[in-house]
Amino acid sequence: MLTIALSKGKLIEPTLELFRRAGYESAGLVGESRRLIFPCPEIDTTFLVVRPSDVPTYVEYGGADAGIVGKDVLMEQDSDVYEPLDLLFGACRISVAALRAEVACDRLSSKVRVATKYPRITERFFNQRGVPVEIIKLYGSIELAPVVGLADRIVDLVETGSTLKAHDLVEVDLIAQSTARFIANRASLKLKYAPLMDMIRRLRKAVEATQKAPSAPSSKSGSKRASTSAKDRA
Ligand SMILES: Nc1ncnc2c1ncn2[C@@H]1O[C@H](COP(=O)(O)OP(=O)(O)OP(=O)(O)O)[C@@H](O)[C@H]1O
Ligand SMILES: O=P(O)(O)OC[C@H]1O[C@H](OP(=O)(O)OP(=O)(O)O)[C@H](O)[C@@H]1O
Repeated sequence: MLTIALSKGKLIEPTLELFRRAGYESAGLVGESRRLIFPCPEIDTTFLVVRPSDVPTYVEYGGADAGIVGKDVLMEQDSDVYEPLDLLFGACRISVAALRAEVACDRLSSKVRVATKYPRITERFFNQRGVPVEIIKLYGSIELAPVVGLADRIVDLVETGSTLKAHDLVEVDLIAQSTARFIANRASLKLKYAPLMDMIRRLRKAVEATQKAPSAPSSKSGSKRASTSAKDRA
């Protein structure tokens, strides 16, 4: 029996869709109630539904054999997990952004105040550039911080760019692209090698089939590939 930790929120629908396409029909039952644990004996799998930022912890400490989580969360947490498969959905980028007016007049003080949900990624990024940084940890609505004078910059996820635009913010640096990943517990990979490798192989085939399909459905955080426009801008 495999235990798989799924990220609730934006990633849950494309995740369940991928499992269904990979032949795990009973994954369709997940999320239909307030339950957090969904035993599916017919596919020898139990699904857990947890907060995205908790998925690496469940997998690293063996509460789950494997999980689905965004690369952004993995980069932030540096968990000791195996990452065998890029699922290609949930595409977004981690960017530095600032108020358009601030960028235009380039009034940065020596220490940059950055508001973010990703303090480690932010610290690494600015340290690598030798820029002194003061990090203000927030848990959401990050785009508000520069508008009310709480920060000079933000580090946040950008998908369509519409939240930045709505607050007169512009991307000034691209830190990384992110997509959903299949991660596995290192011990489980040895102890449950055959069923885990079978799941990885079936999911990989489903991902490849989606990429080949000419009219693959795409949703806001679904199967859409990362936009390259930010890369070009960065
Ligand atoms: N536009 C987007 N905004 C936020 N996340 C996105 C977006 N597009 C794709 N994602 C991916 O979806 C994941 C989950 O995002 P979601 O907003 O559902 O959870 P969250 O509220 O950030 O999680 P937590 O409760 O752990 O803080 C992100 O970690 C990222 O990998
Ligand atoms: O480029 P866009 O398509 O506008 O998407 C990016 C926005 O989506 C996410 O916020 P979310 O909806 O998860 O809310 P949050 O601020 O509470 O994290 C992210 O933090 C950005 O604010």
